[in-house]
Amino acid sequence: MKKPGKAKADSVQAGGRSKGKPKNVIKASLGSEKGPKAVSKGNAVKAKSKGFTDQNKSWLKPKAAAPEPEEPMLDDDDDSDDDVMDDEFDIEEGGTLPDSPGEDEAADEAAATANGGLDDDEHISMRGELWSDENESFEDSEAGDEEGDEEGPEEEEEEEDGSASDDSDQMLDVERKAREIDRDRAVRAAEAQAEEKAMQTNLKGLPEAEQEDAAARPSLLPAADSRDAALEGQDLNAVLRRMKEIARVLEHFQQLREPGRARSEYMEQLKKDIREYYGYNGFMVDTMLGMFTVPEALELIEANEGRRPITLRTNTLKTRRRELAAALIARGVNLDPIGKWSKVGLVVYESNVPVGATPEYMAGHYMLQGASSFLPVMSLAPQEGEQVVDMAAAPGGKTTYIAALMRNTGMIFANEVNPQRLKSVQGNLQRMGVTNAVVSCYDGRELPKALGMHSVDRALLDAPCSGTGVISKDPTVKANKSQQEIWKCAHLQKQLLLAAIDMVDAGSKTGGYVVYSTCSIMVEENENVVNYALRKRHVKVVPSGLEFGREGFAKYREFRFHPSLTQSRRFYPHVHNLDGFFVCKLKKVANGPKEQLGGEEDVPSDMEGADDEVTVEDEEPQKPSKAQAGQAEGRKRSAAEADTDSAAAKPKKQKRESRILRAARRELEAERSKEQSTAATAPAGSQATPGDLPEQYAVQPEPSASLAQGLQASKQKPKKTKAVQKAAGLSAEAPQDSAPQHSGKAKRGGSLAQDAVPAQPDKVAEAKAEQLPKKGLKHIKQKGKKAKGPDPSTGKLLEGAIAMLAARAPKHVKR
Ligand SMILES: C[S@@+](CC[C@H](N)C(=O)[O-])C[C@H]1O[C@@H](n2cnc3c(N)ncnc32)[C@H](O)[C@@H]1O
Repeated sequence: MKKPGKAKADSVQAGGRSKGKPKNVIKASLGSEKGPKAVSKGNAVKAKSKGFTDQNKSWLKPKAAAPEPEEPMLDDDDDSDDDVMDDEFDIEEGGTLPDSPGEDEAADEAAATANGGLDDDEHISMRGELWSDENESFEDSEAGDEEGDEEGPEEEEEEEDGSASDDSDQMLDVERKAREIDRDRAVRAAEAQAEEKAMQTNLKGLPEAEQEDAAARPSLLPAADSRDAALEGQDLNAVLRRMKEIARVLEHFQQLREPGRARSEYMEQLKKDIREYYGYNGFMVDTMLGMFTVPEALELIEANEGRRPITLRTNTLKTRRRELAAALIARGVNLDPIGKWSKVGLVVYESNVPVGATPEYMAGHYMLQGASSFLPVMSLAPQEGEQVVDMAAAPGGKTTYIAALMRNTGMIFANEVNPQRLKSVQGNLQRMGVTNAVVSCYDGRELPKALGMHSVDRALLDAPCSGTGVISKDPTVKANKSQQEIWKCAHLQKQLLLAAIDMVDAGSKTGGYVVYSTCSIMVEENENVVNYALRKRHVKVVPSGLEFGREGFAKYREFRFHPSLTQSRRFYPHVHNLDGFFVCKLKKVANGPKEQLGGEEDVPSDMEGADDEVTVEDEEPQKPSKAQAGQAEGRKRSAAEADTDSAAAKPKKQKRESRILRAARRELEAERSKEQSTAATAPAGSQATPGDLPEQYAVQPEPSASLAQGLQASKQKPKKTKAVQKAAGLSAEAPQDSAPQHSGKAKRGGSLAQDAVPAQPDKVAEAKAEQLPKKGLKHIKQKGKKAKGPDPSTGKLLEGAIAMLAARAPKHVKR
């Protein structure tokens, strides 16, 4: 069954030539009122009649003398293009940007709405204000110092003028959108109320016979015995209408329900309709209806059908936003600043040229990147001279942003488990002129072994996830995600997050931060994962520094998370016109696992339960802890929920079974850890056998020491850069002014250097103290060979990398 009116061309295309008239109208803009479909076409529409450059010149007039623009590279033969494209956009060869069938009046209306009711002149002057952010020197605009970076890392000045004012001209696009949505909701609620009232009055006023007629109107719900056939042969427009009607009935159930019909019947029909009409599976439908009210869930579902705006990030290592915008406008790209919250973002409405293949793109002046991808890096707020690890880096969109904020100083460890995807990281680093990054190909869970515990100032974990926030890019997610898969993701995410935290030094003078982000909307993968880390490590949630976004959940269904999780931020397509995203910033307050230092109990259990044995088999939430159960008992489930959640009884059996299994496992593991602790009391040197320790936390040299040693070594032997590069698996051919090259020969698990660094006996006890509970890590395997004991590349990798970077830019290395 095909959905009517949904077959609009959505793909963003690049690499090809636009044919004839510009048909590349991007119909969405950040801050538009009605989401992706009713978007800021105003600019596009006007652009058609007046030409882009004319339209933009009033607000693009430079306010300060610009430096000489860099000579754009015109290397059209760059065959790395395919690889280096930030795959957040599905750029297709030989095509154009999304089509906009029919520049109709609705577009004008949408544009007016998107402009917040301003006419075009007003809108332009408002945009002028956006540009004025960049009036200061470009050097000053990035990577501001991060004193108290919890307050808002990148755009401190903007906060001042952007936040306080109610004046709509001053409002952030997203703020305006949020308010407009609220207003819209209020109006709709009032209308619904009025309608209901009218209906009731009418019914009351009707003669009895007519009242019966009204009651006999066609039911929204099929007869009980024909439910399965409810959609067969139906007009899908009718299905859409029914969904809306059912949503209305559910909102005003007492007044609008048909006599004798239960809420569960309506819910059941609605779920069925959503599945059929939009193509979601039952799990996804249940999740969305569990997270949002029915009308909001429908808004999200509808927003998932549209595309997010095409956005790009200026590479401030090579150019300024104003100059980039001018260059692109001259090529026929119609664009705007993304909003006050970013000084580097541009939103592209329309383009005569493939934006993924312009000379500016090839020259690395910008990254095609979803706006939501800016957020974790802004929250991370890396500082110049720091050591930063990007644990899951491909294709490098965030790594290159980190490098720009650090102005190519300090050092970034860009890690990616997938060697194929690593190529895109290399390509992007090179294209964007990043010279402070080292790439590696480890399973992130093994990374502490290679880099060392407490070895970096900040870590970004942009975790692999279910992708449930980016359904508009990958609609297969609607149908192919299961609860089991979500738990598998959560399991890996927990392990990766612990590893990220372990690499960060709580004593860092400038940092000590970890940012965890996903493009998933699932609580299991977000708050639940962070809550787990709060129980296991000495970290606390701190303000993200982002100016907008919804609060993370501290309560979700019957589950309770640490209250500080409200400081995490959620972004949604239907609210912010961004991909669904989660960002949480953590500050590490002490090194070492929590259970060894106490204090774990102050954090409520996460969804996987009170115990922390994250094993891949744990694919369902456990019963809440006693405290949670008590709270949950106190709250009566509404009749509606009880009514609609008829499936809830089924998992109970599984839960019970799972607890039995879990109990057995715990017993076994208690024995193991007893053995382990007996072993730990034996002389340190004799206990450094990898088999006794959790794999990735096996004995290793004291990490910060190895960093320091590496640095010292680097200072002593700066001339050995090429040799060290080679030893570190980095291409000796890499031009000194471009990103370090991965040789391509490097394999996961320590192939970046050959020489092993033996464990230092006097550090064994320390390493032991750092070890994770073995039970929580027993499933960690590297693809291919299972890691055993200390990584032979430990130390050498660092030493080599540091030597190389120090030789390139010794003045920037701070330690
Ligand atoms: C969300 S993407 C990262 C996007 C990237 N941060 C960017 O902005 O361009 C997640 C990445 O994690 C990688 N990944 C999956 N499992 C991993 C693991 N165990 N360790 C490290 N990386 C992993 C995936 O291959 C994928 O490239």
